[in-house]
Amino acid sequence: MNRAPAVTAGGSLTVPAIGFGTYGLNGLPALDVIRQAVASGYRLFDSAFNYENEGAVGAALRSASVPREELLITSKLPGRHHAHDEAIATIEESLLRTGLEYLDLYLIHWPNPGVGLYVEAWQALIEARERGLVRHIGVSNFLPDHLTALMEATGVTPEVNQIELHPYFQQETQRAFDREHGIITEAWSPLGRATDILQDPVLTGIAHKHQITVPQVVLRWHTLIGSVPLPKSADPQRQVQNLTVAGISLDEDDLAAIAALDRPAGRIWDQDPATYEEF
Ligand SMILES: NC(=O)C1=CN([C@@H]2O[C@H](COP(=O)(O)OP(=O)(O)OC[C@H]3O[C@@H](n4cnc5c(N)ncnc54)[C@H](OP(=O)(O)O)[C@@H]3O)[C@@H](O)[C@H]2O)C=CC1
Ligand SMILES: O=C(O)C(=O)[C@@H](O)[C@H](O)C(=O)CO
Repeated sequence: MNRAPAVTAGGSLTVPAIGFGTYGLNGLPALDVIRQAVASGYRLFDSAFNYENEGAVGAALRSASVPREELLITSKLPGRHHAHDEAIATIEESLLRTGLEYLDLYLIHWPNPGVGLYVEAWQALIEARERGLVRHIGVSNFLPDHLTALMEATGVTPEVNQIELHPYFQQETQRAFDREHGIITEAWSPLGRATDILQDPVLTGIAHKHQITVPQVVLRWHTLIGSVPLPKSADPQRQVQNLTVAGISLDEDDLAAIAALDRPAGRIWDQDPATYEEF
């Protein structure tokens, strides 16, 4: 059963309203967790070359109980392989690791502006899409300047920008830029990776008022602001809980209270893409 039937459109890509994060799910134990996620109703999966779990994600999804065409499988290019030929080899390697015939979505993981090769990496992703290795291409952690540079250099707009986004870091300006350019905004660490956000008294109060959980408040908020959250949970009950938010009615007071939680310095690990480098 697909518990997140709503979609967000951008360009030619349509994705479920909520996807599944796989960071930290590795090796054989990951297989059951990811198969369980499919059974829970997830269809959009997020992995990365650097998570070292493309093998587990691919194996789990190849043996999943739903047809391949219902699944959207994502991976990402690491910063150490932005140079064109290395990027192509890395995308090919991602695909081989998954054992799939194609990936649905491939992203540049971080812009790494100090390295300065993200336009070259983008040209490699465009080629990979033309060759059918990947069906859709996008970026992660890109700021407006980085996106503008890609679009001006190639004329090709990323279909997705996956960014840090949660009630303590709401990214209104970046979301508006993405929206204006038809780019889908996906949210990483949508639950703040279970840090103090889940104990926040404002969110706890809203959860109590609606007789739901704080993660449900937060995930419903994501879908209402047009963000596609990618919560990770290894727990089957939490997987279902996180996906069962479509019928929740947050009112104007709730939304105003959540909007007021935004903090200029709200990034969990202070990873500002203008300066942060991840290889
Ligand atoms: N592009 C990028 O740079 C980045 C991308 N990502 C992607 O985003 C995904 C999600 O982000 P992530 O950092 O994993 O953090 P999340 O915000 O998804 O939080 C995951 C944590 O929340 C817990 N959790 C999940 N659901 C519940 C619930 N209902 N109640 C209580 N606790 C819950 C999980 O524990 P448990 O498993 O025990 O339920 C886990 O500890 C990643 O897995 C990855 O795919 C993440 C970081 C950066
Ligand atoms: O998980 C990812 O995709 C990352 O890019 C990590 O760097 C992430 O930001 C993290 O794990 C921070 O501790």
